[in-house]
Amino acid sequence: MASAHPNLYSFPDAESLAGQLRTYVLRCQNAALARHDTFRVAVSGGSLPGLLAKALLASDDGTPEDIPHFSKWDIFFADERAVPLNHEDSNYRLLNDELISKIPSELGTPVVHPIDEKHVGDEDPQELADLYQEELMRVFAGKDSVKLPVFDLILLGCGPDGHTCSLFPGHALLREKDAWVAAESNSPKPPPKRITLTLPVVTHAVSIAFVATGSGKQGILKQIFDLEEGASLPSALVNQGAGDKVTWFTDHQAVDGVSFPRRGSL
Ligand SMILES: O=C(O)[C@H](O)[C@@H](O)[C@H](O)[C@H](O)COP(=O)(O)O
Repeated sequence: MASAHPNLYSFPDAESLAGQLRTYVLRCQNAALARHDTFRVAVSGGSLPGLLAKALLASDDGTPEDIPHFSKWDIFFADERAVPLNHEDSNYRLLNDELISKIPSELGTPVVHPIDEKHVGDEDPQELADLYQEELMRVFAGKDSVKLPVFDLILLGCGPDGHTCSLFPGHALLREKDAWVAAESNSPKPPPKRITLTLPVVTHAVSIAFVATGSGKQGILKQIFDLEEGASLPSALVNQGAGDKVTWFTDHQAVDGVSFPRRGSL
């Protein structure tokens, strides 16, 4: 368990949040490129792809640090629904519609790693999860044996029940120790069949960011940051496991009533 605290930021509106999210993601990108000339990132669904697109498709400030080098990006899904890639519930489709398809050609093209569509109709999503884990192993481990992949950045949302990725409160998946990718057959948020990165993979990343906005998140952020009763929620477990590697991007509405100290700029 990490002893340091997560970083909590709150902003007045989506514009200022997107601007700071851009700065943060590009810092993570630049550090990763300096380390290993590639940027391996995992992205969730929900409201995140829209805000990420707002952040990354904005004009740059003219400095070399402020340029997304998408040709060096490997993009994975922190969780994905077991549906075809062109289905309206697909996180791949969402990210593609919001961001990937709109990247200007001069910024390069990322390598995107979707789920294997052939298995989305399976009764049990386990094979889908296993195949996605194999894809991660191919990229992160190659011929070596690696206990856990090290993402440069994992971008997460937080549901009103405290879930993150497709890790839901009280589900046995929260205790998974070995698998990198797991199957969820009974998601309380539709659609029910999904795959998800596991908690050890999320907390092992170099950096982890949550984006949570709107008054609908007030109660749950209070529980996650201030209250003992929120300690077992999946998003709180990420805070506990990864400490100051975690940064929360929220708006003022979402953290209204939260006492945990927060800052207004990176
Ligand atoms: O595919 C999914 O369902 C998501 O990855 C999920 O974990 C999402 O991030 C949260 O539910 C928050 O969603 P919002 O940002 O839309 O509230």
